[in-house]
Amino acid sequence: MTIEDIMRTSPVIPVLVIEDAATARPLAEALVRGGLKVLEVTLRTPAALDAIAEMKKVEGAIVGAGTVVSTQQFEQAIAAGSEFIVSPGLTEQLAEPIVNSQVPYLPGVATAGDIMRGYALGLRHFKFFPAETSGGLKALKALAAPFYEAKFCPTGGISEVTAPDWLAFDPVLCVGGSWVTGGAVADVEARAGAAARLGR
Ligand SMILES: O=C(O)C(=O)C[C@H](O)[C@H](O)COP(=O)(O)O
Repeated sequence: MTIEDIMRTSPVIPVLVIEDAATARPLAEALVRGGLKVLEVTLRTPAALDAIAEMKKVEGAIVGAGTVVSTQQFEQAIAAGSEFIVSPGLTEQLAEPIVNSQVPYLPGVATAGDIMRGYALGLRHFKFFPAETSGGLKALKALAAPFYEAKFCPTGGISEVTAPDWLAFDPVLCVGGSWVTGGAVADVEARAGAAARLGR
């Protein structure tokens, strides 16, 4: 799968912070049942790598690592079975080995300079982060005009209320957010279902 295939799989990528790896598999099952197959597990907790390995056991799940900020984390994420890599920003130091590995990669950008550094590495798919505080949809529209080949997954401050506006902008293939798993665990499948229908 390419990063574009992954971004086109569902309109919302749930951004997950897993404190206990034992909760990972049932959570992934609920998200996939609801219709969200692409799952981003942030490497912000000690349980994250084990959570990725657990979620990979769920049929249909496409599991990636988020908050990857070092080559060491990239290597650990791949060893745990990550199928794609997301980072909050873009540096040559981290992006080069990931691009060379051909693992689907979604680096964060917030400025024209960020996107230009990504272009120089052959990248055309970016996370727009942090989306709302970087100027929101208005800022992304202005940025996307010169970079007409670029595709985006805005993340940061997006909710089920604002997601449809982002998804209506053509270069936006999907959005990321933590709202799907923000409430009660029992509600995750229904929230995922509602998220999966956004932009359709
Ligand atoms: O760690 C990363 O690399 C991130 O993706 C940052 C945050 O997890 C997202 O910004 C989620 O943002 P909210 O939906 O606003 O909670």
